Amino acid sequence: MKKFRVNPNKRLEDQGITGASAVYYNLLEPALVEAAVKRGEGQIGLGGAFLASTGTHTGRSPKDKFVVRSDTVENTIWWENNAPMTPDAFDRLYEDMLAHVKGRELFVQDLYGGADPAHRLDVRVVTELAWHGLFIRHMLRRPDASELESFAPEFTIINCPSFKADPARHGCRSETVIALNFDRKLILIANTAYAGENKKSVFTLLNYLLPAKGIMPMHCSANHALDNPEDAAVFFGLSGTGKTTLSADPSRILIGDDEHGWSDKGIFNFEGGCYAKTINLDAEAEPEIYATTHRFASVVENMVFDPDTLELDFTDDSLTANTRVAYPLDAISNASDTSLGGVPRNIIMLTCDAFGVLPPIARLTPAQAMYHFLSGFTSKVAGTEQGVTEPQPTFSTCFGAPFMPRRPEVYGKLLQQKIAKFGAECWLVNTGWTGGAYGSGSRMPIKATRALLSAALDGSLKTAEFRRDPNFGFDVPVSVPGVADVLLDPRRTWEDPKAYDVQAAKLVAMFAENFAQYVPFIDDEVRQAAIG
Ligand SMILES: Nc1ncnc2c1ncn2[C@@H]1O[C@H](COP(=O)(O)OP(=O)(O)O)[C@@H](O)[C@H]1O
Ligand SMILES: C=C(OP(=O)(O)O)C(=O)O
Ligand SMILES: [Mn+2]
Repeated sequence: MKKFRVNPNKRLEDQGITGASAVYYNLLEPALVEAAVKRGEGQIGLGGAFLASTGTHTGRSPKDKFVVRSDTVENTIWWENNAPMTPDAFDRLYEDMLAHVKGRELFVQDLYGGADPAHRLDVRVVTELAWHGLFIRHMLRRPDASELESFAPEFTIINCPSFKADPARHGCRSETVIALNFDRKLILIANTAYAGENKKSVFTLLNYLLPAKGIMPMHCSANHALDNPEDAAVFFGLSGTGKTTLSADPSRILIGDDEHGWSDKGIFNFEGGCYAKTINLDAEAEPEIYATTHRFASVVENMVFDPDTLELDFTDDSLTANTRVAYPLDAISNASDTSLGGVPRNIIMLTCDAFGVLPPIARLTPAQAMYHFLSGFTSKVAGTEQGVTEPQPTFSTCFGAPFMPRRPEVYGKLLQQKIAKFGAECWLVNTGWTGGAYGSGSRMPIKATRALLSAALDGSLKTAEFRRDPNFGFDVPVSVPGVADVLLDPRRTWEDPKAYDVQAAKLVAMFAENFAQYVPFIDDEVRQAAIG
């Protein structure tokens, strides 16, 4: 007997969305590809991937993201980091978007955010674009047909790229808007077709909801040892620091590449797919990710291709440096089939230091880990945010400030408690510049980063000889097999060591200045670990 692919009591009309010319519920991948092609949203590429381009918005628009300010969230949202919108402005936006979608086709995907059934969020994603439905179906977790019949969405996202917001009427900044309303349990996205907004919206929701349940939400990738899910590692990092690249390690099992939760049972992926950058992707260095760009129904975003041969150009950044491919986790042969792991034995904090000051790896005490987690020093790389065209040093607290609705110390305290309870080893890894700052030095060789991570994760690095870094006070290994000794001492990689000292002193001062905001919220141990 054919099963319904939607809960008959939860059709869009029940949610107040009426007048669409057609509503397609929970189409499978082939039907979504077909619909996207038929609607002229893009075309099929080699191997059956769907090739989409997003026009003016090829990265996230963090400045256009808003949270509706009301009594219920007044004391829980970090307003200095989340732009407020009034409930009335949101309601007008909602009403205008509902009027706009009348007569249009809509695609509905009912999905889970969270691989642990005890902590997952049931989200309904309503999209104007069929390929956005395909994208989010890859990225989140797909209920089976029987689960769909009783699926009750807790939050709904409505994403309508053809709708232009009006700042005067909708209380936003431009025609583009991403508005979160925790009272109405609704997210509205307009005037951007960048697919990443969909997944990062769900992440923002979970970052709000899970701390209330004692779960630490993390902007990190994760993997575990072959044959041992209890030997898990997480890799925190802002966009471009290497979460996706470094978690896809052929000698380990991939749990996920971007968003995870840490409960007392262990870690769980929020998602069911990956969203990898394809710029300069090397088929030999990353064969599995490369293969997904030629896989049926993968979503290839903003890549330039030859119109005659459909050959993808991995080096072409003329649309954006943020070219992407989205695919379900099972496209990767060494991916976990549960998306779960034990409590992390190793916590890696990835930073992309464009100043070329930080060492390629350092061991952190729990207090130092807290200091670096709250600081979140890194560089924004070209492309993932609108307007960023070269590495831009930044302090992005929790290694993901744009996605954190609560105050940083909420996440900091949770992480601190979990590290104290379970005793993870913590490491800071610089995947950014060596031999000088951006412009004179070069990006850290991936091979070296991988060798250092292998040594950290297999436990061999613990017994290495360490030196104390004079600027930051953490311990840095002196020698690691497979890595040139000189690379481990950034000062020696600079042509002019004095220039290194000047740059290091500047960076220390930047850290100290930035950290002042957290001093009232930390304990003595972290205060002692603070530098400067
Ligand atoms: N040492 C390094 N470690 C990790 N990534 C590196 C390194 N050097 C260069 N890269 C490049 O930096 C980018 C990291 O991006 P990605 O793994 O997608 O990061 P994230 O998932 O954190 O956004 C990739 O394009 C990768 O090839
Ligand atoms: C999708 C994103 O994440 P990341 O670059 O970390 O993969 C993003 O920041 O838009
Ligand atoms: Mn990534």
